[in-house]
Amino acid sequence: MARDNIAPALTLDYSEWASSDPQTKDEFVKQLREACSGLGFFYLINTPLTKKDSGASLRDRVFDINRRFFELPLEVRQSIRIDNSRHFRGFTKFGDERTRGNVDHRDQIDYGPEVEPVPAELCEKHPFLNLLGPNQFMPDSALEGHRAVVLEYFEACRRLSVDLTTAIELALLNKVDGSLLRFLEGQGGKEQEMGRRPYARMKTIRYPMAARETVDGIPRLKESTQGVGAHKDGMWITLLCTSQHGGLQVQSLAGEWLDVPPRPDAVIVNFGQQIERVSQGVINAASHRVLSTADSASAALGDRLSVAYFASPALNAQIDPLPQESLSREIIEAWKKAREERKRALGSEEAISDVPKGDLWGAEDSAFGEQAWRGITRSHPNVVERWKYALPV
Ligand SMILES: O=C(O)CCC(=O)C(=O)O
Ligand SMILES: [Fe+2]
Repeated sequence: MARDNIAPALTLDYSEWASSDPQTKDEFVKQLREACSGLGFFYLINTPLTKKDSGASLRDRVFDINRRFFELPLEVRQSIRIDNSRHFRGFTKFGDERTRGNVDHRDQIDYGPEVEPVPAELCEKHPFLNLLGPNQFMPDSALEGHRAVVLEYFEACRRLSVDLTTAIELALLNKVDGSLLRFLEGQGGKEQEMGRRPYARMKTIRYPMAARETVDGIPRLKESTQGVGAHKDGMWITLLCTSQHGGLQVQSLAGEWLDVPPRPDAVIVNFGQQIERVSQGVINAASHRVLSTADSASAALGDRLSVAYFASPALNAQIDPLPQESLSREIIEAWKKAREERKRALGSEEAISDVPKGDLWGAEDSAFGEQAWRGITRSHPNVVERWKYALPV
């Protein structure tokens, strides 16, 4: 594939942010500011996920779980099917997921924070609080380490996303006062009504090779190359690790699809729609997709695997845009420059995207949970039906 089909992306070094030297830290923040003004994603190296202390990294271990899960027979995997769970956790089989009405050629397990369910009286008032509760894991006898490794990876991602949010605050704002972190931790918003309800989602995903005619006995749509269709992540920031397959693409502001090459040493960080909203659009949520094509390079590698952790605002948070005067001069300048360049190149200030702007932005004065509920009930109608949830209006 031609070199100029590769998406421009910065590589940031997390060890600079973790450094005790203020100048090194500052350098990281400067680069992050630049990344915030780009297409909406960057590579991050030297994180706790990829560190190899003694043998396999946490990323390697979670990929091993992902691979071994999909080696189990379908009926064994179905023992943790997602519609067993009123909290929308568990396995979705091949062909059961859609993006904008079209079938995604992938299957996956969904996870969230491992917590007690919220009392029924509160869930009756705010159905989205049903999103909180326990996960489904395979017993160790069927998939050794499933629970332990996934929970360890989930927690490492949670910490990393909190830490990155502090760095984003420095990159974005005049003054660092925890005003971004409060969205994740649930201070303020609808805290009085429902308490602080921190949240996140994670998926361990498989994209079966496109050369296969059926997966688990379910036919592939021959004419479709949709691994996952064009979308912007609905939450805060996403930490994505992929196997060595191509297929991930991001859309340029001119609407062109560009490749995001896999990197075993890096985590891909995507900005989501809620941080886009909070930053008044200064940060662009990356419009992206995964192609599942039958090229020979991919076929030699077998099924594509990925693990995505979606850091999220708390369910009780209210996603109000920050006042413009709180944004730093540097970030506004960088944003204006990008806008001018776009105007020169495209004759328009608006980015061209296959995903409508504000796809998952909430109404004013609503809790973020309303949006999370809208998104998830749309993706998993089988869970809605099984648990007789009323669909949001
Ligand atoms: O699997 C990937 O590389 C990307 C997955 C993704 O974009 C998503 O699940 O939101
Ligand atoms: Fe995504």
